[in-house]
This record gives sequence, C-alpha cells and structure tokens, in this order.
Amino acid sequence: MARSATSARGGPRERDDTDAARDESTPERSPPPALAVEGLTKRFGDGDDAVTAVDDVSLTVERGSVVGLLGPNGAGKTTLIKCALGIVIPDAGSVRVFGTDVRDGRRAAYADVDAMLEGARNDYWRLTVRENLRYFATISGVDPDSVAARHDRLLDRLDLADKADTPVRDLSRGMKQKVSLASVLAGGAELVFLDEPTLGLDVESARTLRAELRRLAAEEGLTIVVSSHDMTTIEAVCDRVVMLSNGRVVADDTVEALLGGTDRDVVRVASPDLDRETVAGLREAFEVVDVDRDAHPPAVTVVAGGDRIYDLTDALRAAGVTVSDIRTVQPDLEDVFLDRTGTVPSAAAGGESS
Ligand SMILES: Nc1ncnc2c1ncn2[C@@H]1O[C@H](COP(=O)(O)OP(=O)(O)OP(=O)(O)O)[C@@H](O)[C@H]1O
Repeated sequence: MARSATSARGGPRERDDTDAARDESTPERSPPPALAVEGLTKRFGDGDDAVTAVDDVSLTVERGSVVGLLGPNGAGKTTLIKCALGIVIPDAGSVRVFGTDVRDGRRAAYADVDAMLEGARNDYWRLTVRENLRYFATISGVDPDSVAARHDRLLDRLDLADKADTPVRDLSRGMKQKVSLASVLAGGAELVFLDEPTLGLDVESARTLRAELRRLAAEEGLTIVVSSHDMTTIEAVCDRVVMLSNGRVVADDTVEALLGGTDRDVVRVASPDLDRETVAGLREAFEVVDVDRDAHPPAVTVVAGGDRIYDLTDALRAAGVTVSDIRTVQPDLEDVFLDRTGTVPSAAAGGESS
C-alpha cells in the first residue's frame, strides 16, 4: 500500500532521511509484515514513581502467524498491545501495521485491525449474539448484510449457532467470552489482538476457546497477537512466542525452538531422605532448579544431562539417599521463562484457574 507523506495532524510535510530509510526497509517484492514494532518505549509517571512499562521493544509479526506475548502480571503486555493499537502513545519507537506507519495514517493503518482487551470486549448484553456481531461489523465500517454468511460460519465454529438469538446476558461466562471473540472477528479484521482471552474462564471453557482460536486462525488465515501470563494458552495457540519481563523482550522464537533450546536435561528425584543438608550438598555439585518439600516424598529437580546422570546417582548413593522415583522432566515454556529471567510467568497471576 502506498503511503502518503503526511504529518501526524494530516497536513503535508517534506520528505526527509527518515522517509528514505523507511522506503528502503520495505522492499516492494515481499509484502510487509502484519505488524512491525521498532524500539517501542513507554514510561508511566515521573521521578521515583516512574515505571518503564515497555522498554525498547522490537518485534515483527508475519502475516498469517499466531504470536504470543508471554509474561507475568506487569511485564508490559497490555501496554505493548495498546501502543500497537494506538490507544497509548509511546514515548519512543515506531509501529507499522501492514506496512503503514501509524503516525502517517491511523485510519489506513488500523482498517483491518481489531482487538479484545483485558479478557473481554464490551458486548451489549441486552442484544442477542447475532445483533452484537452485526453491530460490531457496522462500527468496523462493514455492511452487516454483506458479512451475514461469515457471521453464520463464526457462530457455527464457536458452537454458538443455537444461541444466535439469545441475549448475551443470558449466556455463561465462557459463552460470553466466545461472543467477544466472534464480535472481534465480525467485521473481517485480518490482524487481531487478544489480550488475556482466557482470563477468568474455568479450565474447560479455556481449553475450548484455545482449540477454537487455533482452528479459526488456520481456517480464516488470520494474524493473531495473543497475550497471556498463562503458558498453556500460549503453547497451545501460538507459532511463535515473545517473552516479556519488566517491559523487555527476553526471548523471541518459535515454540519448538524455545522448548528445544533448553539443552538442559532436567531430572526430578523424589526421596524421603531429601533433607536440607542433603539438598545443600547436591547444590555444591549440581544446578538445583527446584526443591519441592511439600511433595510426598519431597523432590528435588536438578540439571543432569548426559553422563551427569551417573554423577547424580553416585552423589545420591554417597549421601545415603534412597530414591523413590527418578525421571527426566520435559521442559515447558515456564521453564524457558524461568531460565531467562529467574521467575515464572504465572507467579503473580490471577484469573483462569487452569
Ligand atoms: N496507565 C498506567 N499508569 C501507570 N502505570 C501503568 C499504567 N498502565 C500500566 N502501568 C504499569 O506498567 C507496567 C506494565 O503494565 P501492563 O498492564 O502493560 O502489564 P501486563 O504484562 O499486561 O500485566 P497484566 O497481565 O497484569 O495486565 C506495570 O508496572 C503497570 O503497573
């Protein structure tokens, strides 16, 4: 899409070096990514109370991909999404949506974008499910009659067809969340931001929504940016994960590469003999990643790849530890996050109970 050289207020301005650099960075031959964020920074407050919510973040979201923003409460996920959507103005950095710098033309940049923020969209509870979809299509600038077939398909895929004429207020929480998702997709957006889409859902509803998200993304060819503190959601739905901690990107890779990148074989040993002294002895020779004293029997998780497993069993024997159970632990995204930051993304999390 050709960009016009306009200022933030919409008037013409002269081309400068920045324009030349931007033009060079967008080769004509390949379509620009759905989202490109460069050096984004957002601070709130002043002096001692200042918080850098987003700290020099750069990331690219390719068309048709599902990218997760994973991080604990306060990591900066919502602020990053709000900056990308133009709801919060960043202190520094740029946002391009489908190749358009949002400073150059908000209407054009956000024409194919929609979002569900902080777990829900403000659906109209007195309207029926279908009336909500038609309403949100209309405010996206789409004639609802022209997308009626799409709405039928969405309702069908989200298992809401038999509730189409039910007022939203009469639905369960999980169904309301699905109506929120359908409303976000009602106008035909191609890039969709979902902030904590499973927040507040019970385990079963969260599982259903995750499966449906994945299916919708594939079938509708959507580009989705989904934020969550919950690694199960991110792992189940996303192709790629951007991990955030204190506003900074600490990892950005495919789920597969991140899980495979922890080339640490981790072993969990359970034994009634794992008292403090024994664990302290193990720490001298091994990297101990977790101690679970509340388990029955207590357990310790140790990095022990390759031949180190023999060293570990020797050390346990020498310490007089009778092993009840020993097994290799497959890493998950929480382990990767822990590896990079020393904390787990769900540590401070509330909401979904899965
Ligand atoms: N409007 C605001 N004014 C002041 N501080 C803010 C504001 N919005 C966010 N913050 C702060 O910025 C940091 C990042 O918050 P943000 O909501 O972006 O994180 P998050 O990863 O989305 O966390 P959560 O899952 O809890 O929403 C936090 O320290 C938060 O307190």
